[in-house]
Amino acid sequence: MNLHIIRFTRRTCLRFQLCRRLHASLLEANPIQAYDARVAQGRLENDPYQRKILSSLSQLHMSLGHYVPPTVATPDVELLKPKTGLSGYFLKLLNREKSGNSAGENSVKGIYLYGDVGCGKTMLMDLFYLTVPKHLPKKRMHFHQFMQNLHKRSHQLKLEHNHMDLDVIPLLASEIAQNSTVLCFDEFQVTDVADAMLLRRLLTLLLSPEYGVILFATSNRAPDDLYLNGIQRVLFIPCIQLIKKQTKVIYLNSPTDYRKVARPVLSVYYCPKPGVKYHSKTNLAACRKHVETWTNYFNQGEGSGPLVENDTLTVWGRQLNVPVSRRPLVAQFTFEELCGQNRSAGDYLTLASAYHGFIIRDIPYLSINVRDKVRRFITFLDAVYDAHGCIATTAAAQFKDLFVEPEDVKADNYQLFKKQSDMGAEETFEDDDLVVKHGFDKLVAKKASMFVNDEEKFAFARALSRLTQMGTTDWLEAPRDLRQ
Ligand SMILES: Nc1ncnc2c1ncn2[C@@H]1O[C@H](COP(=O)(O)OP(=O)(O)OP(=O)(O)O)[C@@H](O)[C@H]1O
Repeated sequence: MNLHIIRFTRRTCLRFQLCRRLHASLLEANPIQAYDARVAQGRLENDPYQRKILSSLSQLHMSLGHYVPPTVATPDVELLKPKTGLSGYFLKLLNREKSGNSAGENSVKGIYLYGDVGCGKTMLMDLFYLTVPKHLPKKRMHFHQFMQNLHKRSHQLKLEHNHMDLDVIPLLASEIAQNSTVLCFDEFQVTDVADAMLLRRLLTLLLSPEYGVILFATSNRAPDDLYLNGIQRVLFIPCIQLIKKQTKVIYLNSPTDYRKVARPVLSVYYCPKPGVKYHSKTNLAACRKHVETWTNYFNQGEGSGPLVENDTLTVWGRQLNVPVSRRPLVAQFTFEELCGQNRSAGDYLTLASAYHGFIIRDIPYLSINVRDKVRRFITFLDAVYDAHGCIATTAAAQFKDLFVEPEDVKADNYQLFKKQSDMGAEETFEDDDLVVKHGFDKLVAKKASMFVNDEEKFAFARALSRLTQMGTTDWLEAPRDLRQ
């Protein structure tokens, strides 16, 4: 194993230097040239579907070359205090919305890129982001993270101005526009009504000519499918129309899920061999060895040292306990410690930014009965994936077999009574959206059916696809800043 580690470290170093050089050269290029460079380096395959989209990216790059963003003033706080229910500032804005946005449109339209999982949307957005002309301030964020920051800042602003009813959205919009003319969101999605209403107002301001922000978003959904079946969706429709008006909507219809393309898989996910009981001495010893091996692997390089017990992180003023860790390299949790309690997306985002490697121990069989834990695990995985973090796990079974019917799980949650009885039942999932629209296996669609909500079903299927990618040598070896 030691040799293995040394080989990884050297290769990682070389690749890191190569990436730095590539990064520097891409700053001057347009997205087509940047793509060509990566193909020539052997880092990307030449994908004809992605190529078709590159010309739109390069057109936007060219328009941005001449773009002079407006000077954005900070709104007068007095105007944002509610006198008539809605702030005067926002009333003006609503009138503009009603009158069909007569105040004009932004001369440069952004891009809304949507398509199936793993087909390269994020990669294309990152290429574009690297090539944004230098005179324009830019920001690239995961959408979850953006919404978290928004809620946090909104709370701070109310405290700062000592007015809890202050209409903070114009202030938020001015801060965003002053700091970033080009705003890139990875995985744009809207799942709850509060976010939907906030976004509608915020984007109306940001994408107006007065604020001049250019939006680049990736999503798994077409704009018309955003927040589908959501509460008070009708109020969100103007936001969809606005996105369609202020961005070029592009569908990336590449049939390749690059995460599924065979690559050597490392054994980051451990589970017992068939017939071996999870709590047997042999298996527990093997689990300990696995945890030790991967802890040592992650705990290398700058910052490495002895592990600390019960370190704490602060999330929104609360303390989050990390049972075993070495900052910023590795953190260790049991599944129960990580997902068994009521944790928020903010907790998982904080963890993902504080540590690079995670060891999640003792993942039991999971069923509809512990849907909340599965939800939290998905949120955690999304956060780690987006931060380009790594995970190693010990579990009752391989991820593809871990999600089962509740009646098949024994009381200890680590053994099954029998093999799944309804082997053929996934046939009924032939017409499922996950299969027809997104190309997932019927078995994945069947397992995702533990969720009622479409967005959650999709997030589950995507998490399985991401776990596959996070178990590859490519993922483990890639420098962490590759996606930033
Ligand atoms: N042309 C390509 N050649 C090789 N690898 C690629 C290519 N396009 C994308 N990839 C790789 O495939 C993986 C998935 O791509 P990416 O994350 O961009 O997909 P995505 O469409 O954003 O997926 P999701 O919707 O799940 O977020 C990444 O590791 C990416 O670097």
